[in-house]
Amino acid sequence: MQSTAHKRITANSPGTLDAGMKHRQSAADLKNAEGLIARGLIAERKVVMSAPHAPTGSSDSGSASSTAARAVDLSKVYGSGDTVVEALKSVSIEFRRGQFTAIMGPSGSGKSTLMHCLAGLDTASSGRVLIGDVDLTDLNDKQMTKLRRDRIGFVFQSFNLVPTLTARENITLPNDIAGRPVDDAWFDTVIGRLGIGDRLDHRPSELSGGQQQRVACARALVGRPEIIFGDEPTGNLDSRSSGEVLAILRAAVDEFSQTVVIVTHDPRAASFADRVVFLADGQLIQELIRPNADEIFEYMKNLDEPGVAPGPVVTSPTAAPAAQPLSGEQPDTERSQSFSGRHQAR
Ligand SMILES: Nc1ncnc2c1ncn2[C@@H]1O[C@H](COP(=O)(O)OP(=O)(O)OP(=O)(O)O)[C@@H](O)[C@H]1O
Repeated sequence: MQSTAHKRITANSPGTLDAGMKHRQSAADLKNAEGLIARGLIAERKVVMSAPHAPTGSSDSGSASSTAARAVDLSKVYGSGDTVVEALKSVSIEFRRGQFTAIMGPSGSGKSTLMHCLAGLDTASSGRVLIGDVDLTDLNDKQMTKLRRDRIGFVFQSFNLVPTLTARENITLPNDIAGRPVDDAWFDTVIGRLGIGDRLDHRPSELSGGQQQRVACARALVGRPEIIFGDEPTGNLDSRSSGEVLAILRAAVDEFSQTVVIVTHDPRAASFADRVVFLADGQLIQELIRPNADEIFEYMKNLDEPGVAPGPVVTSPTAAPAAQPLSGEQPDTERSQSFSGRHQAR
């Protein structure tokens, strides 16, 4: 594998990007790049930042709690009057550290809204969202930007790569902006697993969609953020590339105790997860523990059956209502349960 020595990109030294870089970056480019990061590297949805709240001064080292992220009574309403949409209805859910969760459900059920609220890319209408012990509703924009930059990785379908930077520079950008050194060994591992070692000096326009997605995935992984959010991270990939991306997300959990949360429509992608949770009509209705792709597919078929009503709305991760089967079937409580807040560890 080729050498992957890095030079840091800093706002103070915009001309000191990787040796061999064809296009020197201006301070303005870097500011723009930082802006992209600050906006959560997201383009497909408008990010609505909250009005600044008074900061609590709360800090979270990220190691104290076994919960990487959680939503408590989270509701999200879009629009008003005749056009009001209740995208999330009092959703409560926890994501344990070192666990891989897939969020599934019909189109419009609120999957992306939930993920974007959890990742601090959208704001709650009511309820709370916490990353570790930090309540996002307590953060002002600057604090939110820092939290996203330092603790969260993003992999989205629309890549959000910086067009003027090479693949290598895109991958190391979050580290470079944060002033964190890149772990070369882990960089090589990620690049090798994703098969993009020979594309590192290319800019995004010179890469295929699949290669761009793998670069976006590498960017989320290389900085080893505590939690990685992926919105259809394999949506644009062929099955081989998709398998590689999922395998490395799995490795991030198994080998580096990172936490991964993805939204997907694909039962095969979801089968890489430890836990699959289902949303319908803005409510959590079911979770399956370590299901295989066939089991997920079967459950999704049930969801399409007429007369299958959503399960109970979770009111609190600690106050669990009784589990209710979705259909006439009695669920295997070891591996399948209506959403009741009783989240199982791996
Ligand atoms: N910015 C917005 N303004 C108004 N309504 C929105 C907005 N974003 C999402 N919605 C609505 O909120 C609901 C949930 O949308 P969301 O994108 O979270 O669903 P989803 O499950 O991710 O759907 P899909 O699988 O199709 O991506 C939908 O009815 C959607 O139309």
